[in-house]
Amino acid sequence: MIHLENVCKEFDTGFSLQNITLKVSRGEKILIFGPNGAGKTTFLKILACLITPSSGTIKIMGYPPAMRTKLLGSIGFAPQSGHLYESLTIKQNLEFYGKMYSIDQSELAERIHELLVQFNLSMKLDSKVSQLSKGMRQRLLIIKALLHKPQLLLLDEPYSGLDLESSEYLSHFLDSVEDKTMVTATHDFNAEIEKGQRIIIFNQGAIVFDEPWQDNVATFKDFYRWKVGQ
Ligand SMILES: Nc1ncnc2c1ncn2[C@@H]1O[C@H](COP(=O)(O)OP(=O)(O)OP(=O)(O)O)[C@@H](O)[C@H]1O
Repeated sequence: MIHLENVCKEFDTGFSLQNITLKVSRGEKILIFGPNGAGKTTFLKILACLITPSSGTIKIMGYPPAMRTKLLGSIGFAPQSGHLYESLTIKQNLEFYGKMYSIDQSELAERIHELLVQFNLSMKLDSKVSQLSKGMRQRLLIIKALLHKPQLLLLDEPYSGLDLESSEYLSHFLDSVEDKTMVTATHDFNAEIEKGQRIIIFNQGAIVFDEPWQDNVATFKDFYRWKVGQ
């Protein structure tokens, strides 16, 4: 599904993502951890074909990112913020993105309804994005990422800003998703790790750990601290 070899990304600020090499199989669910500024978002944006690496080789579903038009219908990216039209309503935003993904009109209406009910946002259908709370925006970004039923779901701190109920709902929802490959960047140590779960830790632009977590889940936080020197 994903194959990266020696991928680097240098910014003029001095940060660089260094020699990222990994493979992700279809259906894998991966959690990405790392301190602020470690490169998690940059990594996700590279997978979402939103950033071009400075060097290295990438294949996503068999295609290089240069063929992003072939890939975009299969990738859903929920960023930390942005990517929404503030002066448009939820309905208008989702209709816009639905058209962009060429979803049939009647299917789109049904899909929007279904996702808004699932994520408890139906009552805000006609509210402008600018009037939504942070948690509601977060849920809308996830709905937007799911709208076109992508095979690859990329989530950048999806739990940030969610209240307990929304957070528990999202966690159950993501656990129940079986047909997608998921890569989730998070700072939430408690809620999500399961034994056997593949975890990648970034530190200063490099991958410092990439393995299934086989130990006791409670020990992960200490292991993480040791790995990133915090
Ligand atoms: N467009 C850009 N131009 C220049 N530097 C950038 C750009 N985007 C990110 N950076 C820098 O790259 C580094 C990694 O940022 P990134 O957002 O990937 O980190 P992160 O691990 O997602 O952090 P956080 O946990 O705070 O979200 C940071 O030093 C950031 O300032």
